Amino acid sequence: MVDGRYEEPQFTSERIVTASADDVERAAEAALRPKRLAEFVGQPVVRDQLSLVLQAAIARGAPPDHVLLSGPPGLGKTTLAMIIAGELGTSLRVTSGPAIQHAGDLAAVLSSLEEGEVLFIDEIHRLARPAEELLYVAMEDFRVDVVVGKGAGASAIPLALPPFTVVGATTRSGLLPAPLRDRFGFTGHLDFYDAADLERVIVRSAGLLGVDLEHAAAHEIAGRSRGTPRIANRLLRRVRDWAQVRGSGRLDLAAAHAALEVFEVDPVGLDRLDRAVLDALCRRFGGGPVGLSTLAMTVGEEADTVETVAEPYLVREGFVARTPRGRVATPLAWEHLGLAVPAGALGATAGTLFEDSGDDAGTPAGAGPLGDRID
Ligand SMILES: Nc1ncnc2c1ncn2[C@@H]1O[C@H](COP(=O)(O)OP(=O)(O)OP(=O)(O)O)[C@@H](O)[C@H]1O
Repeated sequence: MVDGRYEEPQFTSERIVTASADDVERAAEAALRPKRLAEFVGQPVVRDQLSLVLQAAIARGAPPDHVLLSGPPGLGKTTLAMIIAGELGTSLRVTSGPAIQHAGDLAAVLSSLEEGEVLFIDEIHRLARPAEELLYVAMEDFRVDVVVGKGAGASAIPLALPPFTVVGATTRSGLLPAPLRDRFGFTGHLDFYDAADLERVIVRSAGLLGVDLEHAAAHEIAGRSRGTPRIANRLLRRVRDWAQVRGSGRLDLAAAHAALEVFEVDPVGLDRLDRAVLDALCRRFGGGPVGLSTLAMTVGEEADTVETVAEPYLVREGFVARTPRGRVATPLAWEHLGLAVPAGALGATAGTLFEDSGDDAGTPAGAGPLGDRID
């Protein structure tokens, strides 16, 4: 924003507040993962239910039912899968939906499982259909049918598998076909963490990293972590960097403020892309409604990035509403940018807010969405 004018934003670096992680970050995360259920912070309902399921299985001396974990990225699904194997005293085999290209790949993994092992399938909603069908049978009957030969002469030889437990993780449980969902005896849904739990995650991680963290700094980082432990741990590492290079080494409130300013994470956890979306919506389009593709083009991003990376948090926190005619800034958005809330902001559409959206600025009401996908 220059002299009240709208300025095209430029995004050059990876987002610090994204909930996903690359391989390098996953390696950094490994040291911070809780190993036992008792160390897993928050999610009391899932933790309690899982504890019951695992204790009962241990007492029976048999593998527990298959477990499905659903919820947004970075909330602890992989961590829980590892904890399940740890609590059962068995090993964990890890694969993912996208890694399994053919049913044969899955058959190879399944037939190499040992009794009682836990097979973790991340992004299970992305399994190819033939692999999914093979998995139904394996989960229910502990059997894979190995196909020998081709065409009319092909035959299936059943291969018995030892009992094992599948732990599936998905960010999109709605995409799982019912027959697959039904094979899981226990489903745990992970919710975003509240600030108090995130603070506990941060204090725990600081202890493991061996850094001197002031309580007020933990509180500050927690408030900017978008309800997500992965983001909390990442922000903690950046504050540690700042304290080490530019501060005294101690992670106090001043270090947290200074570091998070350098990394452009504002007091409610919005980063540059989030603020650019709000800025475009309010200053350029008068608060909307504006279609997703127009909005994305304005901030110089792919529509998919705006929709899947920035928008869920902006909508969840009440900065943006999705209406049949497009995205609309709420009064909170105007206030967050330090702008006066215009009379009638959102008011004209407030009565018609619901989960739908147009994909073009100015799409006439009732003309219908033009290709927007709603999760
Ligand atoms: N409840 C928790 N207590 C402490 N640390 C946690 C908790 N949940 C997650 N973490 C930490 O957050 C990071 C991300 O967790 P994890 O990899 O399990 O998330 P995920 O849900 O599997 O994400 P994705 O869907 O991207 O695979 C890890 O470093 C983990 O240690």
